[in-house]
Amino acid sequence: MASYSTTLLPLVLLSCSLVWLLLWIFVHPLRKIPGPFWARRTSLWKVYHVYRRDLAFAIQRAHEKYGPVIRIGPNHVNFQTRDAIGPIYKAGSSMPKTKFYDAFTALHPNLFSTRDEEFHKMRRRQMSHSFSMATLLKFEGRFGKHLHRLFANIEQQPEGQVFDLKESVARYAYDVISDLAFEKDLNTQSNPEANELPPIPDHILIGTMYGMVASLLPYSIRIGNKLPIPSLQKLLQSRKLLSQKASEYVNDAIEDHKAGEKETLLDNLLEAKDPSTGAPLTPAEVSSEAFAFLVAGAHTTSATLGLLFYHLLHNRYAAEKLTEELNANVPLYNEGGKEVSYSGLESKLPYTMACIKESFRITPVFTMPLPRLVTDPNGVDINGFHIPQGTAVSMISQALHHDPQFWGGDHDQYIPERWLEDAISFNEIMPFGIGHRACIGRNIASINILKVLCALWRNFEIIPVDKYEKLEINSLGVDEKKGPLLCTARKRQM
Ligand code: HEM
Repeated sequence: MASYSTTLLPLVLLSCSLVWLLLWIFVHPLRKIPGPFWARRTSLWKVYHVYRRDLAFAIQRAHEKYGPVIRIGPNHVNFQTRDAIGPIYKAGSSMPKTKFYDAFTALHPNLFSTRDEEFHKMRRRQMSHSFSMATLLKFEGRFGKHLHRLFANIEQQPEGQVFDLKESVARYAYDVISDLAFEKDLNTQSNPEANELPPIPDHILIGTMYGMVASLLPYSIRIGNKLPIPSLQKLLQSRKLLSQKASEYVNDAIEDHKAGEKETLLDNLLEAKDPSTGAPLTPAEVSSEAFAFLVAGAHTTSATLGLLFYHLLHNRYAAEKLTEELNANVPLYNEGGKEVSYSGLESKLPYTMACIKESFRITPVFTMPLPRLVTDPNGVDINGFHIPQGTAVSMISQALHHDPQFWGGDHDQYIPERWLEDAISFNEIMPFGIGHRACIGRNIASINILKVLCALWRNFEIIPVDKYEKLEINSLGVDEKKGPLLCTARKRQM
């Protein structure tokens, strides 16, 4: 009897696997969509590439090999061409976010991670006033305070002293975002030894990795917490500390708000009431949003600045034209006072804006696929393929921004001039996402990036230590330049 069952069991298992494989090959509704062998069979292909920190590039390479529509998971299709933007990202609530985003819910659902479209509508309404350009310009002094520290740190260095510009701008970005969100000065610029940067990239890496096998959530998180892998436990611990810190800051911000003492991005949320119950938001709900500001806002801004400076320091022609334009339009700090006001700056600086746009195009930082769920029972047709209900569909900025059909054979070169031609608008790319889930912090990022670029480039001649350094990128959902950006700086006199 025992020997009968031991021979039967493997046979049953083998037959089941065979049937599953045949169904997969001949019946699966996405079977005609090409893609890497392992990606079509398992989501672990994505996990593997997140772990290797090259997911965006793996997907870009897969598009080069298999075409503009590919499978990057058993039930996940990625598109590369602009035609797909409308049906995926402009279809409103009929294309909600997928379970991938559950991995970014730290304490409570927040604007970024929620899959509930009604909740999203309410929360976005509650927050949009704080993120409007008019409100942010009232906080311009806050940006200025941190910019002065950045400026002073570079100015005070002895001439010829090598420093890491990537780290300097990262410290600025973390300090300013935390100040805007909680009016909490992280002080990472003034006291770098004592104040390490918060471990936001770790949080993003873990979220992206767990999110890639979202069907296993929340079990994967529980299992992950128990796995005796020291590097994973270190990552998880730093993530926990980060969310505890966010809660502490929020509690302080709530007290200050009650006392009418501080103005932060959270103010509108602290005043908001639940439309059905009339109750204010709980501290956990506010913390969850504040945590999302830090995660979605600080590393993205710092990584974008690091990459922008890399491009400018390694493209002499663009650097010279930028210098010319800034010299003609922006006063030195010691001439026209310390502040360059943001209002009207963009329109005075077309070449500078083209440099920023080109950096966003060639090295977008928010490169995780932004998956949406097909909910229409009849499915949808995108790029000539029928995609059934229940499928995740996405685009990644890295592939869209390097589509050779649109950008041409020189898509891998940093050429700001392409933005000066009338035919191309910034809407051709999606560094901030598109549609109703697009970035709410875009104005903050725009102010930060232009102000930092103007302040540093106008006032210092920055010289890279390695003029020929080849750019390498850590692609972990939000990308950044690998390694430091070592430079020296000399103050400009005119
Ligand atoms: C260069 C800087 C930034 C980049 C490249 C960026 C990029 C993005 C992208 C691509 C999305 C869409 C995600 C999706 O569709 O799943 C997004 C959403 C979001 N971003 Fe940003 N972001 C930046 C800065 C910021 C800042 C400074 C904040 C806040 C302080 C912020 C807060 C958010 C939030 C809350 C969402 C979710 C919006 C929603 O679903 O309604 N971001 N961001």
